[in-house]
Amino acid sequence: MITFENLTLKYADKLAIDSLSLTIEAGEKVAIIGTSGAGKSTLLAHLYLLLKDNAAYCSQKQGLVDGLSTYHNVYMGALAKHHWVYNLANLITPFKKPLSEVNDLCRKLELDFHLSKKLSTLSGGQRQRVALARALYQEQSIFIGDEPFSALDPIMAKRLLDLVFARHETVIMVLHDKSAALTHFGRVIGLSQGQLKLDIPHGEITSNHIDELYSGSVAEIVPETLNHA
Ligand SMILES: Nc1ncnc2c1ncn2[C@@H]1O[C@H](COP(=O)(O)OP(=O)(O)OP(=O)(O)O)[C@@H](O)[C@H]1O
Repeated sequence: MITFENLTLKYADKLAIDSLSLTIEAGEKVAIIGTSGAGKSTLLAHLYLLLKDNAAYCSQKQGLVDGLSTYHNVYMGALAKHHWVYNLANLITPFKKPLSEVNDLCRKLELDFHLSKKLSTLSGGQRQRVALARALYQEQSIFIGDEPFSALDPIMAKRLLDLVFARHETVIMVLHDKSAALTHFGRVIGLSQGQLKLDIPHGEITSNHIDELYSGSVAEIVPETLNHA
């Protein structure tokens, strides 16, 4: 689905991704982990740039519009599917079909308030679920998420992770939840200082691998290392 070799990404002089080679196949469920500043968001944004025609992206920045209602923020996920005249009319008076679709989706995400509620009045966890609803409403085959559940309690986060998995063929997600990375994802990628330090399939990764990555003591464990072990 996507492959690159020796990818290097910089912000001015600041190296964020350092000679990274990676292949991700359609259908994979990939968790990306690593300490703060390791380059996870930079990598994810780059992946989205390459996959955007088929991907929904839930970034840390969210890009929600405070002055608009919950309904309109979620509906934004479908803007590209409709003619601008339809979108404009729906902005003024929401149509029945999208209103009912957005309502169903919001209920699934446990957003149990009226859809006319303005974004500016929502809590951090509610905002995060609105951003997630907007991404799900795109109905793409690939979901790219940058800590999309960081403001949610662990039980709700697991429930929503299941929902994301059920609705997307391929999932690439940055997360800090070690247990979710270990139990839910078929592959875990670990970054440190912009470099790929872990690339381990489900069944081979242990909690120790993740602890070592976060403590900075990990030896590089990528497929060639596994093959030669
Ligand atoms: N807009 C920017 N301008 C300059 N440097 C940046 C910018 N964004 C990120 N960086 C730097 O690039 C490196 C990688 O940042 P990135 O946000 O990708 O890390 P991260 O692993 O996602 O971190 P976090 O877990 O804190 O979100 C960091 O050293 C960061 O300081």
